[in-house]
Amino acid sequence: MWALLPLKEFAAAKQRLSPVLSQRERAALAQAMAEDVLAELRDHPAIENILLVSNEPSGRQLARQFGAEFLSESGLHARGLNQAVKAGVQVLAERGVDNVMVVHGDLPLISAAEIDELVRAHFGNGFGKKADDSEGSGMSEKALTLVSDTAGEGTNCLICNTAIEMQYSFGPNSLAAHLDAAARIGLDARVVPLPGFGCDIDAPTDLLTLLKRLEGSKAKHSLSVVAQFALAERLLTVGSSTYRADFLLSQAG
Ligand SMILES: Nc1nc2c(ncn2[C@@H]2O[C@H](COP(=O)(O)OP(=O)(O)OP(=O)(O)O)[C@@H](O)[C@H]2O)c(=O)[nH]1
Ligand SMILES: O=C(O)[C@H](O)COP(=O)(O)O
Repeated sequence: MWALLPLKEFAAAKQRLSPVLSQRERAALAQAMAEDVLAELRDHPAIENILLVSNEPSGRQLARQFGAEFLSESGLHARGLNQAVKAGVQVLAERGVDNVMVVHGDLPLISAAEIDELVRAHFGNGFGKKADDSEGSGMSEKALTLVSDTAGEGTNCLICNTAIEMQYSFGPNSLAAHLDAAARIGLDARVVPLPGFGCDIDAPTDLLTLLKRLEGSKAKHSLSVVAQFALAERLLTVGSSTYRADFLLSQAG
């Protein structure tokens, strides 16, 4: 199985963190999180190779650093996340790659154990087996395996056969959209709950969760950016008042 990592240009990434991070900090964090994801994918035996699809100017060099392949999003005539994913998957299909794991770059807490679990869910236990595959040997032609964000709304990771005519709808409420798309074309869809994969860093509250969970994790690139910009010292103060405001609002409602 290949992994496909779509990446927005770092300079434009993580806009929703602008209330708490400067542009330089957002770019550095976006890059560091992507590096942590790339490192986990590179080290996992189930992942044959990684394809990075991006317009990020340093993308080719980043890919090289992690033994990954790079394709320029504009070179593929793609624009935006869904077109980039679609174009990347098509390239893999044309090369005869069977299965692809589309993984987002803002998931610094993914782990080898979670990748194991996800791959097992995709291939294992007869899930997605061919109709004539009574042995359940793990054929995955009709399987769609998804991991949502913790809110159960977005799609942080998706595994499918590259030959499937999947309509990618990454963006708000993409989990429901992907389940609908799967139902329309008769895929056997499964959502796997995984705390690391579920933790995408979008909003300031996600950053607080990350700060609490980073220590002891393997996300050394993210840890280094957190230290470089003293994010824990700065944000945990903002965080406590954010939590207080949320608590008061919930009490008032
Ligand atoms: N190739 C490509 N990847 C994208 C694009 N937009 C988002 N991504 C990637 O898709 C994944 C999920 O993106 P988001 O969580 O929306 O991240 P983001 O766009 O940096 O965040 P915001 O600016 O706050 O919306 C990350 O790996 C992003 O780098 C895009 O236009 N092209
Ligand atoms: O489908 C998704 O979840 C998006 O690609 C990413 O969602 P986000 O913008 O909530 O991270």
